[in-house]
Amino acid sequence: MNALETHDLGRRHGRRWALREASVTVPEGARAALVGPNGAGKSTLLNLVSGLLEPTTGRIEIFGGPLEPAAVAFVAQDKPLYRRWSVADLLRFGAATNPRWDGAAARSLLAGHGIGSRERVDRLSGGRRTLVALALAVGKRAGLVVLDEPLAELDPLTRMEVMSVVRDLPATVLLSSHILADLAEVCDHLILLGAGRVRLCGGFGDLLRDHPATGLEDLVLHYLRNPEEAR
Ligand SMILES: Nc1ncnc2c1ncn2[C@@H]1O[C@H](COP(=O)(O)OP(=O)(O)OP(=O)(O)O)[C@@H](O)[C@H]1O
Repeated sequence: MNALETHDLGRRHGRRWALREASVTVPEGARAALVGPNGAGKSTLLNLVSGLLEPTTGRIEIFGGPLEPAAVAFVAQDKPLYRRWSVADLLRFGAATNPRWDGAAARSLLAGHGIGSRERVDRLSGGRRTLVALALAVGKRAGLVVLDEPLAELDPLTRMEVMSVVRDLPATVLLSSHILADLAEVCDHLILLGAGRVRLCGGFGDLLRDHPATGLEDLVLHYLRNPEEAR
């Protein structure tokens, strides 16, 4: 089954299309990398899939059904957790607002990374705030976890820490980033956007079989330089 399917999805702001005729699939269990130049429409696609934006055209299916907020956890680019709250406050909030809440799994992820429940969220580094957001996604038992540039502004070791959590999440993952080397380590599926349109979508293995590229970075750079070759 596919965790995500979009059909001719589009979003217009005024007269300008941020995303147009976007049909993508992400199989259940995939680690899907969403890449593309600045302004390509990545955040727009992620916000639509998370239900934070209404589509202008098209539709979204999550695990074969309509978009269901409980099935999707969104980790936004600016990680807008309630900053004055402690980690324990966030866990209580998660328990109160999610009927399927798994507090033990969330606490175990936090403990594994040395994040105490008394710590205040606004005093955590960006990387640790991302880990807290991922722990909340695990607690929510979301089937699809969507991350908008989780690696931006993180140092290399923290990026590795975040990506190792992403690799092990018990969910399908869709994440955007410009850091292709980190994506190549963990991801197995690629969605490439350019100028608001889907240029490529598929499993790495299939995409690389059809192309002489040596890896994800090579493949993405090729299509960014030669957009007319993509569909
Ligand atoms: N609320 C909005 N109003 C008007 N235009 C918007 C709005 N949101 C996005 N856009 C435009 O839609 C296009 C796609 O934006 P989006 O943020 O989805 O791109 P992106 O691929 O995430 O870019 P980046 O890598 O820089 O974060 C851009 O041209 C952007 O200026």
